[in-house]
Amino acid sequence: MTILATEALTKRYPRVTALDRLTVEVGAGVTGLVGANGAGKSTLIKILLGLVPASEGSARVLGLDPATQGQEIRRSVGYMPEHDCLPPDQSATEFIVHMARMSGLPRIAARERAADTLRHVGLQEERYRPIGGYSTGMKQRVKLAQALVHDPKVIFLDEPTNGLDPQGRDEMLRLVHRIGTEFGISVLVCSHLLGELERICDHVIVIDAGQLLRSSAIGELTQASQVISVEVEEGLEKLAARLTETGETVVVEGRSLTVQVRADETYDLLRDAVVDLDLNLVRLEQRHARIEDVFR
Ligand SMILES: Nc1ncnc2c1ncn2[C@@H]1O[C@H](COP(=O)(O)OP(=O)(O)OP(=O)(O)O)[C@@H](O)[C@H]1O
Repeated sequence: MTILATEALTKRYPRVTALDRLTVEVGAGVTGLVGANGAGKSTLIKILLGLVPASEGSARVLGLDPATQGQEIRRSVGYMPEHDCLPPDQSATEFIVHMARMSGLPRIAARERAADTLRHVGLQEERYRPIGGYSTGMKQRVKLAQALVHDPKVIFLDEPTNGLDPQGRDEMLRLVHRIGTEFGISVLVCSHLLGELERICDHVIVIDAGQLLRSSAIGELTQASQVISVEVEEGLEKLAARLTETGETVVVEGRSLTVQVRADETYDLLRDAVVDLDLNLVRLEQRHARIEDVFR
């Protein structure tokens, strides 16, 4: 199922082209949108929500056109913006109830829905205190709650782990993953950290300077980044030469040899080479390189 698609989508600001003929398609599940600061992630999200007009090209979100149907899109899509946008003098409960009312829920239903949503994002007693006194992690949870309170089909999360310490980051990533799996809501999550998204996404889209670098299922990225590290008692150079002859990509690193996993047969070729050359194997280890390495 296609959640959203863009076709040659372009956004020009007076001094910079934020999106440059971007064509992508996003399916159901959790999709990561990765790019350095300024790559165009926030601009893409704002165009998809109908908040900012594109200069050229087209887009569809849940079959709707952001250029003319922004309001319908925002009814079905939750949005967690990157920057702080919360009223400091209101409690999380007051704010989320207000947002639920704004989405059209009657008073009692809005209260119930707000309480459920705040519980899901992990805000407990503190939800009755003014937001101004919250930690960054708590504020991020409130922003997430307001994106979820109107029961969207899809949510767009712009850098949800920004400003969080490692533990807060882990908790937020787990929460995003739960939203995508247990709640069945499709997620488009932005980050400038590719390694973060590896843990929670089914699919990753990488953009740079507004252009598409890559769009792949997570399995393809991690397969491409698998290596085997081998140590033998003697004859490392002989082993390297033999594997190179058979078409493998190998690098000698000190006392061990790193072999790129090209396909399943790489394992067989390695085993056969060790046996043929009569080498004593000391260590054979499969390493799973992080997906950042794929783009180095
Ligand atoms: N309203 C605007 N007016 C002019 N230039 C803008 C505007 N909004 C964004 N830009 C520029 O467009 C480019 C892309 O910005 P965008 O915010 O989409 O990037 P990003 O990938 O979300 O990065 P970040 O995570 O830092 O926000 C940047 O060069 C930015 O300076």
